[in-house]
Amino acid sequence: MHSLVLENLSYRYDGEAVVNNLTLNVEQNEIVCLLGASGCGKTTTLKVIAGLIEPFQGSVSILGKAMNGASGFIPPQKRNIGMMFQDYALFPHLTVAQNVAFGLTIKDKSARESRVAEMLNLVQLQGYAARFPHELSGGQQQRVAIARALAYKPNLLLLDEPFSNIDAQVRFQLINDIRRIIKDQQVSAIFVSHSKEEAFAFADRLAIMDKGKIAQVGDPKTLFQRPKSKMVAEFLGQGIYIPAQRVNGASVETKFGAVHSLVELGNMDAKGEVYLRPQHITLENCAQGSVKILNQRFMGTEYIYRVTVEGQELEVSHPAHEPLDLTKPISLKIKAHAVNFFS
Ligand SMILES: Nc1ncnc2c1ncn2[C@@H]1O[C@H](COP(=O)(O)OP(=O)(O)OP(=O)(O)O)[C@@H](O)[C@H]1O
Repeated sequence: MHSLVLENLSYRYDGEAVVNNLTLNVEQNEIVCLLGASGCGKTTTLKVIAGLIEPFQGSVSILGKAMNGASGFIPPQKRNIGMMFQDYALFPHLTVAQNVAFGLTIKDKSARESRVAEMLNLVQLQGYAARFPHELSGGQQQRVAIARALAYKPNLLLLDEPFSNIDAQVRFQLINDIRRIIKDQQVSAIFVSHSKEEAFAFADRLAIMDKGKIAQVGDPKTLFQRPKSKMVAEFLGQGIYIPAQRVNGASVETKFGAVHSLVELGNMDAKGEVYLRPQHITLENCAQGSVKILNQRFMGTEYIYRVTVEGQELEVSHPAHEPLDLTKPISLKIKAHAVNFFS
């Protein structure tokens, strides 16, 4: 049985569709990320799942039980959903232990205390029970928020940009920790983000949203290697389109020579374009080279060179530990990769 099924969901603000015939499944113990640009309808979708707003059309079901429709509308408090938001939403006047205990329906005092202790242990905040939220770091507050969301054993966890207020240095550690906690607890989760790096690190599958619809769903590698549309390819990373001619299922011809694909080309059209990312191109010092370097950016482990060649401007990633000799001619080659070929 699916943990969550959304079928043809639609929601409108002032007559304008912000969620538009959206269909998506989440399996049990799976983390799915709704990923998309600002304003594409991610938070609205989450609110519909939570029952904070009612869809104009379509259905939500959790563990096979309809949340709306003919059998009636199930309010948020009866959906057994845990929620976690970017601003932590901890109660400032309650201690860490009281925050975690909030919403627990266990009547027995010692059973309640032991559930709170178990949750604080899970998020490694054993010694913090008596502190108030303002006495914690942002990452610690998020750990309390996840402990509170999981304390009453929800069927489904909803997370809305939970890491966006966290310092970049600790963000990925926190993402790993919270992913491990969710997996240990065997809870399904829907996570909203506009950051592909966070989505790759946190989710099992990504659902890329565009204008209220799901553009494509899949694991990160499949989306990266086989985007079904230019929108998905572009959302997952910058690049440039180069005219290309399909030679066979494994290669295309471009003005920079043949490009070999490491995956079978899905598109059967003869003529089209390939989407090249900076990582797909290499530069080398070579006597016949005609590449002109326009500028370079040092990124730590790599340089990004902006170059022009054959009347085309593009960006190329180059390892920082193998610097190019910019006083000598430079040539360009396209590496074999999972080619994104579009009509
Ligand atoms: N209460 C509201 N009244 C009217 N319009 C709204 C309301 N809430 C959201 N919208 C509009 O609906 C659209 C989708 O908003 P939503 O918050 O779902 O987007 P989002 O993808 O979560 O964006 P972000 O990443 O910026 O949070 C936006 O154009 C937004 O302006």
